[in-house]
Amino acid sequence: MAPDIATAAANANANARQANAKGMVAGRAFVTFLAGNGDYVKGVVGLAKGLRKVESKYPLVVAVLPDVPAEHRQILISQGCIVREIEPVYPPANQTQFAMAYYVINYSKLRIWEFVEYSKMIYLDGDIQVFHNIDHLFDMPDGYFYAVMDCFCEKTWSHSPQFQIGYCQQCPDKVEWPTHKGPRPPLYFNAGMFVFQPKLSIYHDLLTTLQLTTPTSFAEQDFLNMYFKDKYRPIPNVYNLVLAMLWRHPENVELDKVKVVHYCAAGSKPWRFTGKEENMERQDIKMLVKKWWDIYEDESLDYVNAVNVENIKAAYSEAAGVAFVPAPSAA
Ligand SMILES: O=c1ccn([C@@H]2O[C@H](COP(=O)(O)OP(=O)(O)O)[C@@H](O)[C@H]2O)c(=O)[nH]1
Ligand SMILES: OC[C@H]1O[C@H](O[C@@H]2[C@@H](O)[C@H](O)[C@@H](O)[C@H](O)[C@@H]2O)[C@H](O)[C@@H](O)[C@H]1O
Ligand SMILES: [Mn+2]
Repeated sequence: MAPDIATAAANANANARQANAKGMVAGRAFVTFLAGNGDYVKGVVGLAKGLRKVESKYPLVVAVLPDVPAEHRQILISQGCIVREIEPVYPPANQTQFAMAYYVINYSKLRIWEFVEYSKMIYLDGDIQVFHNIDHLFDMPDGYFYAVMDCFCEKTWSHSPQFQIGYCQQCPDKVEWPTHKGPRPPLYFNAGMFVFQPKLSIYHDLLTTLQLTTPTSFAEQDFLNMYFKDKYRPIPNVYNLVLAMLWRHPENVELDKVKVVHYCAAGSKPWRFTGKEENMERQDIKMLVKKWWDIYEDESLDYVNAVNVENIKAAYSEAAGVAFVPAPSAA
């Protein structure tokens, strides 16, 4: 049974104190986005547990739209998340057909630039899992927007000139960008994961600029690519494996080195995985989905258990006057 809100909030404060004791740098946090009363909350719980498993020093903030029910918010608080309600952000009214109809809600992600109590944040979609610690990304030089390059080969890109030409930035020499089409398009990132610095002046300029910008297929991802075109710095694919890379650009993937997996291919959301869609029968996909479930179902990673273990270790050390050393069998 999840603890009541007061207990969970007290736990969250204990967690923050503990993190500070671990020497975390103030003002850093991971942040994700949750909308609706559906099953994406499972993705966010999995992400919270994954970050705990890799012993990240930083908390996970969840920006929730008003339609996220109290019960889901309590689940997130009981998993040690910091829940922040945000108002939706809508693009200017337009007849654009988004690649996925629900992408229109993704513009609300832009609210995270208002979280200025944090000096630097790493945004992660709720359908992402972190399998190796990536805290070091917080130490990259300020002033840039870091993210992984996307791939244009899935049919979700069929509307684009890149797709029609057969050009992809993941293999720019395979099919050259035709010079008669003008300059090669700037590098384009996947907006499921990025390192950024919240700032009110940028936040207000983002919202103002959005109202003057015609919406396009990939909604806020296209908008963020346009807005941060000069600040964008690509980081290696290991920090956001867009699953389609496994069958579109296997030469660019070393699965055993991947730190972050993005379950964005059609049919790949682990919490609703059926294995029936195209490419979902692949062994590597099934292995990655199982890895997600292993974390999601690991009760030792639940916040209340994890904090209790930490508290027991601290209490033991205090009482025994020595550092806690697990019994050999438990090592
Ligand atoms: O019903 C929804 C749809 C999306 N999202 C959030 O919006 C993000 C972007 O959507 P999605 O990951 O499905 O897009 P994809 O990366 O698959 O294109 C998700 O990861 C969630 O964090 C959500 O909370 N509820
Ligand atoms: O709202 C637009 C979305 O655009 C991106 O998803 C796409 C993109 O990755 C394509 O390249 C893939 O082909 C496609 O499958 C995938 O859904 C982001 O992951 C998501 O967070 C969100 O910004
Ligand atoms: Mn996603």
